Amino acid sequence: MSMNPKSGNGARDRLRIAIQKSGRLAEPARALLNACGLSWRESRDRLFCYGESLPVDLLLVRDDDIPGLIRDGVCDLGVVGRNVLLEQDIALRSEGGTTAFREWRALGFGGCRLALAVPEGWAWQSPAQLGSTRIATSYPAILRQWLDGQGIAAEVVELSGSVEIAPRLGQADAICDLVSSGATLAANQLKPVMTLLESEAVLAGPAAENFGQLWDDARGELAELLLRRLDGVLRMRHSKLLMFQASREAIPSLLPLLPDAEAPTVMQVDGGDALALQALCHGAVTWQRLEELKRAGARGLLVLPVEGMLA
Ligand SMILES: Nc1ncnc2c1ncn2[C@@H]1O[C@H](COP(=O)(O)OP(=O)(O)OP(=O)(O)O)[C@@H](O)[C@H]1O
Ligand SMILES: O=P(O)(O)OC[C@H]1O[C@H](OP(=O)(O)OP(=O)(O)O)[C@H](O)[C@@H]1O
Ligand SMILES: [Mg+2]
Repeated sequence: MSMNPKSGNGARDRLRIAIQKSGRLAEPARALLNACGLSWRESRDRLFCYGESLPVDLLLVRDDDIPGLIRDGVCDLGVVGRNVLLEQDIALRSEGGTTAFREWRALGFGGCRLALAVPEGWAWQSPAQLGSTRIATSYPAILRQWLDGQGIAAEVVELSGSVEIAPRLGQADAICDLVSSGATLAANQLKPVMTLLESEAVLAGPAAENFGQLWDDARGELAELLLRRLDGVLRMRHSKLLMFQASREAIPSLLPLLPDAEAPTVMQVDGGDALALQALCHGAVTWQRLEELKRAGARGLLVLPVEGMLA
């Protein structure tokens, strides 16, 4: 298939997004696209979902296949871990290919890191200790690039899973794998010593400056629309709308408790001295903060979730 999606699959008037069929990123990816106003008619085989609210369809696949589907123009966009995207990008380029895809947005879920870990008994000092060792990993391209950058000659042992057990089985001396809580490392008497990559789920697409360069059919505008909505959702993800009443005199002590709020709206309450305030807070609205506001004179505090914002 062609490397260029513009010529790869011909013109299409529907945008096609690949997400994980099952696994860690499957539900959050759907929920995020849902929050952008997309909905689908489920097909019986559940591998293809036809977009109903907009001409944006979903393809449900293994996450490892997503970069290749984008490169071949089978899919226009995808939701995949940065770790998978980078691994395949480096592997492609090391085979002489050019960069075929890029990260269009970081999505704020699926956080983890790709870390080097060694047996707990090792007295770790520096990466130079890895010289002449065998390192087991499912990310051989990222690891190889890092080792080369450090000038370390180590053997990379590629495994597709259960990497943490390799040192105990005598297959490797150290490992390089994804870590989130660290529980798997600890259970295998390993300790993390270096982070090679901070990862999270990303919106991946073909490498280009803008969507207009990629598609001259309806997909360009659909992708722009989706990105605008996505930015609104991501921006508002941790935001809350705070509403309360207070007397006019309490305002100077209340405002310093709202440093992360966009200019609060202040309204006169009919027939009294009280004011009603409405503030969009971008930081965490904790119980402690609500209690402080109450002590400073806020009454009838209401915290409301914000689903999106169009600036
Ligand atoms: N603790 C974790 N371990 C592994 N991946 C994690 C973790 N936390 C977040 N992730 C992210 O979730 C992505 C998908 O993880 P998952 O375990 O579902 O993949 P998988 O088993 O390769 O799934 P598939 O069946 O689609 O191939 C990872 O590539 C990574 O970006
Ligand atoms: O730091 P932790 O929270 O323990 O998470 C890290 C572990 O999670 C993943 O494995 P997963 O459970 O997906 O198993 P698999 O990769 O073998 O399918 C990853 O490959 C690590 O082994
Ligand atoms: Mg996978």
